[in-house]
Amino acid sequence: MTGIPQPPGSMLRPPSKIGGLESSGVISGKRKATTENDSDAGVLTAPNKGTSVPAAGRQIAAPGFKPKKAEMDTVYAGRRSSQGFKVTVKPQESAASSGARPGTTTGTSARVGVVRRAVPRQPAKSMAPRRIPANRSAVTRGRGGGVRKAPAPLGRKKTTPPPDSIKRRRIERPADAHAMTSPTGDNANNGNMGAGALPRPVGSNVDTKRKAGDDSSDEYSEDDSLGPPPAPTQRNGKDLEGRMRDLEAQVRYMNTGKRTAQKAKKQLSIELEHNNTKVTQLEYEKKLLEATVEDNGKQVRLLRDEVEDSQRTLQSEKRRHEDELDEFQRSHRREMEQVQEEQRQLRKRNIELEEDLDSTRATLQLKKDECAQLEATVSKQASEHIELEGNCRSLRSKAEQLENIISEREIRIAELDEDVASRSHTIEELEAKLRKEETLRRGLHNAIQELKGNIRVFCRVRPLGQADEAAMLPIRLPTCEDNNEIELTQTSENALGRSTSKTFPFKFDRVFESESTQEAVFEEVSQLIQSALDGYPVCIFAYGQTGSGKTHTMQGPDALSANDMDSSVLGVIPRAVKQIYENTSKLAERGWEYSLEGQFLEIYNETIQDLLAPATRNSQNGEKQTKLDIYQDSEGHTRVKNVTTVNVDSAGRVHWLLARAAENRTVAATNCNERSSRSHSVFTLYLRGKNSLTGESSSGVLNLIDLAGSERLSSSGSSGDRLKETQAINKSLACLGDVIAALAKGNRHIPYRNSKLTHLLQESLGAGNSKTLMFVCVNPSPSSSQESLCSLQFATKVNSCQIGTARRQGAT
Ligand SMILES: Nc1ncnc2c1ncn2[C@@H]1O[C@H](COP(=O)(O)OP(=O)(O)OP(=O)(O)O)[C@@H](O)[C@H]1O
Repeated sequence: MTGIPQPPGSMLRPPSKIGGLESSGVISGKRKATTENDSDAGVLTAPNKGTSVPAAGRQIAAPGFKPKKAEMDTVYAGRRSSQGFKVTVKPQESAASSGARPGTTTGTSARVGVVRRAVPRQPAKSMAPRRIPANRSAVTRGRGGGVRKAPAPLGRKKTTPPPDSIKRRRIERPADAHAMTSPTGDNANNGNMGAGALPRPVGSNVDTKRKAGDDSSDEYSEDDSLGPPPAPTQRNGKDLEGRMRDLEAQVRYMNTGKRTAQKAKKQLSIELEHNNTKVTQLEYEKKLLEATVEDNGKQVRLLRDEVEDSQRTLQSEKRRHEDELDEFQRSHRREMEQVQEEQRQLRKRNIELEEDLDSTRATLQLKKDECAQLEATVSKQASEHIELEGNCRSLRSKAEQLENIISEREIRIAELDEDVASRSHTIEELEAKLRKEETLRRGLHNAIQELKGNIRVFCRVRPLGQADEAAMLPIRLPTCEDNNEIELTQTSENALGRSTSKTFPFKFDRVFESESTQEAVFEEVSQLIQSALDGYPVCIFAYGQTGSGKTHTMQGPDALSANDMDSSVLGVIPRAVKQIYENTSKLAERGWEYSLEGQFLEIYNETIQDLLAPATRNSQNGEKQTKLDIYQDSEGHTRVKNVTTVNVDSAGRVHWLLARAAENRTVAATNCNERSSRSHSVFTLYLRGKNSLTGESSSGVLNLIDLAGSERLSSSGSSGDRLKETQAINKSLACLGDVIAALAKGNRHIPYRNSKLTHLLQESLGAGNSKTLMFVCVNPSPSSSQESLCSLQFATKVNSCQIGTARRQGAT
């Protein structure tokens, strides 16, 4: 069997290796035939008797050569790892016995195995055939890729001798013992032949001698071998015999050469025919290999596609697993947080439980102590119980005695109940009588007030200021029992330069000296407050020049705080409200219920201002002021439109009311200097009472008025707005005097509407049952003597009036 010619540039291994028989490997007697991996797997070694291979240089296994099964497996297991597929060379008979697919065997040579479809085992690193070292030890790879020792080279006994037709010939070999020359001159063993091996001419290297071990089938004998030509002998020309022998020897030599040449020609013909057959076989194998390569290429592409699909699948799986991993990590984190939170809660709960346990232990210990004490107490009480039983018996006897006493007392109680009932009846009769007497008291009180005069005048002298000179006081209060006289002395110079003095005596209902307290003043006033509570219209006003003490008398100090409501400096207004509250509480026991409504007005330049309205409402600049007009309501009472009325349901409410009024007056004062002394302030309290027991009702009005300063126009020296203010003040005060004078004269027409002040006080000034009290306030300072004189003269006029049914005693 010869090697398969390798096409130029082919990646296949040398044909000798593909064919499964390595020609070179079996030539050398020293070299052992090997099966190594895929490359040498198919190499079988012919029986080697230590001689050279025939001149063809091809290892041809004898027909019927049957290697051992292990050896065949080794051979068949050979694969072309370098090309990524396995090539198995299998003898025909073995392929048949192993169930090889039909058509996979060549059928032309028993020595040429079937080139099976290679199954790629691993990616080919290189398509170049791997050169196997010639002296590489014979190893083969198992199915699992493991390396195992190749079976020993086939022994001589197990090989079949080469065909008889093939004569082994001694070949003159070049220096490279492995170099082989094909009969056609091709290098049949490129892989093993040295670089210096040269093809030889056919027959040139044929050894004419028979080899010593050749069998007897060799056709020519040792004699046929072409020895060296007979050496020419020096003969003389006469030695014909000698020369003849030489010629015969040359002829024999030539004949021998001729036979040898013929023999070699015959041998070469046989080998040519054999080689042609081999070429055909190899072409077929080549086609098979190409088909296999194509199949393998398809397989490779399919596998590559599969690998790509697998990679894509793996990528998606990887992403999915990464997502799942992320989700798992997130859920794991959440679970960890929950677990940590639960751990915290559990720790907290554990601490609480431990604290509870400690407290429970402490409680238990306390209970144990209590138990011990209770046990001691029980034993003690058991002894006491015995003692008590004895006491009980004695007490029972006492109880019997007491029951007798109780029965006696019950009789007494029944008698007392009868007495209480009779006394209750008496109380009811007394209360009814008291109510009648209350009504009577009201009538009598009113009668007394009328007897005192419906218009009364009190004079109050304020203390001197620090700058005033006490020695030259023009005011004097003569000592008298009724404290109702006052004298004012005026000193003047006549034309001769002599100073003359004139004293003006005045007499009023009461004169209060400068040391008089607010309480003493109010004591005289309180009877009129009671009249208002009884349902009479009452008007109390303070008259006098600026700084004479009007505001001090009516309200008290300028700035009143809540703490001042119980102070001794409070004026008439807060004291009056306080008294009204106290009395309404007492009257409630007699069936009287009262409602109190208050309003606080200011009359400035004949314009009414609401001092209880929000501060902005009375603003002089900006907002339009709400017009406050005086009108008569359906019951004939004088009322003011759009005025703010406050339900004075507590004494504290009065403080709020006065504070609000002071605030509004302060706001107004910033817009007009000395505003407080240039306007009249009127505090009005409506008192409505109803007695559910007697069916009586009352409706009183209390007007408390702080009039503007009464300076004369000539003495004030006013001009401009101040002149206008003074004129308005004087007009209203003159109107007040006119109204009082008209009332005193009993005129049918009373000029109430000549000024806002008299119009507002119409109900309280001069009505049949009205009560009027005038405070004339006097400044004792010498510089104010003239104004004091005017004030006292005006007060005297008022005091001289007789209004209503009562006639003031002593009135002139
Ligand atoms: N009886 C009094 N006892 C103590 N101080 C008084 C008395 N009367 C007035 N005064 C003081 O005199 C000053 C002026 O008093 P008040 O403001 O009451 O005068 P008025 O007549 O109201 O003045 P105006 O007309 O300017 O309002 C105040 O500081 C007040 O405290």
